Amino acid sequence: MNEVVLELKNVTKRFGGLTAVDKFSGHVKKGELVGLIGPNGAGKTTLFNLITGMYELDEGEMVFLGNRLNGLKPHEVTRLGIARTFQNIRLFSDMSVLENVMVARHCKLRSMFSLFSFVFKTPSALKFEKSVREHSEKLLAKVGLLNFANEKASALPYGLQRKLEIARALATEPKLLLLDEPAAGMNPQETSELMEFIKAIRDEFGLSIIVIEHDMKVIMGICERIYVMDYGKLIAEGTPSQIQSNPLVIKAYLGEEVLL
Ligand SMILES: Nc1ncnc2c1ncn2[C@@H]1O[C@H](COP(=O)(O)OP(=O)(O)OP(=O)(O)O)[C@@H](O)[C@H]1O
Repeated sequence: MNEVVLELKNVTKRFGGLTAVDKFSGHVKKGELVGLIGPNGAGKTTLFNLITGMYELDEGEMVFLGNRLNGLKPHEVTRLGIARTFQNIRLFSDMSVLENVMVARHCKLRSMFSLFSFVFKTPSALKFEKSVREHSEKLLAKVGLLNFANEKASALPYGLQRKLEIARALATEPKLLLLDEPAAGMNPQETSELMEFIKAIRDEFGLSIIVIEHDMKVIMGICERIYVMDYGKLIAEGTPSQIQSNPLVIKAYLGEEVLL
């Protein structure tokens, strides 16, 4: 549990005059479930966008398993073993549940096969397609979605769509999974199932996870350690009980309808 998987040093991102992430330093260890919280606009999603190569950082350094992430493109970050989900569900809604996972699996493996072999359905391409399908079905079975494999993604209940998004991220075989508000829009039953699900995939897939979430029940219930941001800055770091009693955190949330 002691190996550091992700190390962030003085990570900074500016948008014009606004410093969205201001010298953020922190780390995630192997197998750790870390929370990232803070009021609206604190810079949480921007930090995910920096780690995953969607934004270029202005200052600082990001190292993932010995690899410098600075300047990498999103697909290069994915190949290194970082996957994410988004605040708003981004599934291919007209595709089936299985196809959604297969597409992600292809993204992970596509460099192995030329376009030619796919267009002309060579034996190796067909074999490859079969292995992608089998791997995706196994993954759906592990996350309890195999019964829905042939349903359209958009036909799934909301909670299962969120689960599918996570399954799709898992298809890229990440070592670090970034979840951006996975409980948003869920009812209490779906939320408690999600909490069990996140812990189960961490164990099953040997993942490290960072979760951004406004639902404090989720954060306090599943995270071992929590980082708190406010106006781009890291204002606190600690265990759930340390965070709940931290005066800086309580002050940052004043006026917001959040029960720490
Ligand atoms: N592409 C962008 N261009 C300009 N400003 C941006 C951009 N992305 C984010 N910001 C600004 O950076 C700040 C941090 O935004 P960010 O989305 O990271 O906050 P957040 O903590 O994820 O908020 P929320 O909890 O509401 O999702 C905000 O003031 C936001 O308006």
